[in-house]
Amino acid sequence: MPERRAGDDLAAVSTEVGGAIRAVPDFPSPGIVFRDITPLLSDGPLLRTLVDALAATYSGTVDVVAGIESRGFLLAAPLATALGLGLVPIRKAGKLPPPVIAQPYELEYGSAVLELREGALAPGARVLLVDDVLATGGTVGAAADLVERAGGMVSAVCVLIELLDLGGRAALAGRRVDAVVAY
Ligand SMILES: O=P(O)(O)OC[C@H]1O[C@H](OP(=O)(O)OP(=O)(O)O)[C@H](O)[C@@H]1O
Ligand SMILES: Nc1ncnc2[nH]cnc12
Repeated sequence: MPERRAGDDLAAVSTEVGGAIRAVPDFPSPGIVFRDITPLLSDGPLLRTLVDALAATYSGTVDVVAGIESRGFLLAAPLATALGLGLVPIRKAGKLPPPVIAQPYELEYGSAVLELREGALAPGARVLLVDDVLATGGTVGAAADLVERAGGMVSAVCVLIELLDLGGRAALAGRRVDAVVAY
């Protein structure tokens, strides 16, 4: 029997999942092709297939799932439930009550801040970081820094969509990054 490799489960669902993501040209501004995951979220059986494939990929290898606001929550919560693990929200500035740890990061234009509740992670916890899209990598990079400052270890970064032209994977050099579909 051929050896099973990490990522096999994700590769098996990639085409079907990719088929349920809508490309919307010139949204939210001219020149951007927005990848709309709402058709995927509306398809109950496919959403279950995706969450099961993600759970099979990470089962037994992580202690907690951290989801990035806001679209990251939509995947992180069902995945944490399927794994029987807790969910830690990483939120945009000012949404979580104190005390929080804050991490500023650069956007294409301007900057932003992500926050995590102080004490949310057990020391050395193996964290699966989940978001919907990896574009420049600024968001996931800041979230990973936040997890490590809070005493956790980022075991893997899991995104539904990787936008290859924007080089996010290079910005996360040295980290395990799994993407279900890439454009
Ligand atoms: O790799 P990057 O260049 O950082 O971009 C990716 C981020 O951009 C989007 O978030 P957005 O802040 O638009 O918010 P939303 O999830 O709240 O819609 C997306 O959900 C990722 O978090
Ligand atoms: N092209 C895109 N589509 C959807 N979400 C995004 N986040 C960053 N770039 C995006």
